[in-house]
Amino acid sequence: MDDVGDTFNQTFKIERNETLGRHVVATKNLKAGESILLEHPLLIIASNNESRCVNCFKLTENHCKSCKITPLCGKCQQHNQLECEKLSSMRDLQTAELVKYNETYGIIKCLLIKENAKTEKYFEQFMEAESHLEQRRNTVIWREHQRNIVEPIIKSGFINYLRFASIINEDFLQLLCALVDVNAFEIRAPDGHTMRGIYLQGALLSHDCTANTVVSIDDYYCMKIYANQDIKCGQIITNCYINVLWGTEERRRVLWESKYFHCTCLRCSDPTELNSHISSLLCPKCSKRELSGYLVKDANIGNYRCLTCHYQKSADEIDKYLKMMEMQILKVQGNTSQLDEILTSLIKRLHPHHYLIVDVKQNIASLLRSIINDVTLCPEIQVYTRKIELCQSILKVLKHILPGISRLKAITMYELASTQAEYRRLVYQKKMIDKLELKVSVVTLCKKLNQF
Ligand SMILES: C[S@@+](CC[C@H](N)C(=O)[O-])C[C@H]1O[C@@H](n2cnc3c(N)ncnc32)[C@H](O)[C@@H]1O
Repeated sequence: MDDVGDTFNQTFKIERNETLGRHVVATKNLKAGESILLEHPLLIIASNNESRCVNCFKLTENHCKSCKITPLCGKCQQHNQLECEKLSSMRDLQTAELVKYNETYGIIKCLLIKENAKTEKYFEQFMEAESHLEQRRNTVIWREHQRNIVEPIIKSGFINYLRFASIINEDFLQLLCALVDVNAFEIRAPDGHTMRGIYLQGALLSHDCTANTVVSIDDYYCMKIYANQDIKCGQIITNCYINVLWGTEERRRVLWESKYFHCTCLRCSDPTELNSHISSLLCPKCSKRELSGYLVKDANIGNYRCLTCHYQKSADEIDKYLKMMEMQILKVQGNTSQLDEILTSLIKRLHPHHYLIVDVKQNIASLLRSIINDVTLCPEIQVYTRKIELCQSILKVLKHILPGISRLKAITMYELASTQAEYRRLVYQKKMIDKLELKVSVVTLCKKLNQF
């Protein structure tokens, strides 16, 4: 943590405007795949009220034997010595109050970063980030943090031991909670659950639903940001804060509720979502006349409207239907035949690229993967061809919403290519093709992969 920022110098500069606040602009032409930033986290915080060892990040109920506050699993013996000594020196600290509320530890850790003269500068940088404190005042999240973080910290007496105790009050602690909520990146814990990481420079990137970077975080929690397409000098460098496979309604709702802004990017402003039609429905009027029109949400009239015949359908009715189908999908997630039934019914009403259809296809593809990977099952050829078909149709949607290099596209392409290779091996084994045909099909497969 002594050296958190490892910027690839001269790739970007920080600018500020009314809409985005601080944001990042390229200071030179960047090529697709080029690294923009390499950064270590200032802080990693457990999520979902979990308690995680500060060394290995495994779930633990144990705490450091010396300071009694820092979560430390039985196997890990030590943590930051300065912090341990500082906490241990707090004679009348009500440790039970802090240990009872797991979420207090992340904020205690922030305050310890300020307390340490060596790391204080990072805390000051963190304080410059956007918090939306006033928008959060007295909201549900504010009250939750008040109960689970702010009050226990104050009650424990922790603040009295800090050299800057005089500036800390309830609002200051709420500010720290808000800074974490608005700026943290979701990262993966060793058990696959989520945790939150604070990356001071990475957090400067503004959001775009079709971002021009990819963010990857390695096993040591080092963040690497690289260009997913060519970026011109002067262009804003963006990151996508949310799941690209959500429709516009959901993306905008989550961004508003968690990051407090209305996204107006190209994808959000286009009812066809960059021609992906990921939120479009089949028009019941047009399809009867074999015109194949699509219903898209018309922000001005608040209804869904057909792009071909202008037939309108109430947004309420459609939203209720989509919610209901979403619940049904959740209920049958591990069952291929029930998912297939849902898919058949969705196909009759939704655009083939609709996010619910993609979701069901991803679910089925993942179940088929488990069957293919289980050597004891000896799956039929149809299992392979089905999975290939599913991956190909998912890729078609991804090409619209993820134009550059992307992890999701790469994973789907890997799934496709490995299944195609396995499929060819199987048909060769069954003597359905000869050596020459096998060779030709492998060459064709490589060519097709290069087209993506
Ligand atoms: C992770 S921070 C990004 C850095 C921030 N602008 C700053 O000055 O600290 C996220 C916040 O930036 C702003 N922001 C990011 N992307 C935006 C966008 N596309 N439109 C409007 N505001 C955006 C919002 O205030 C959001 O809560």
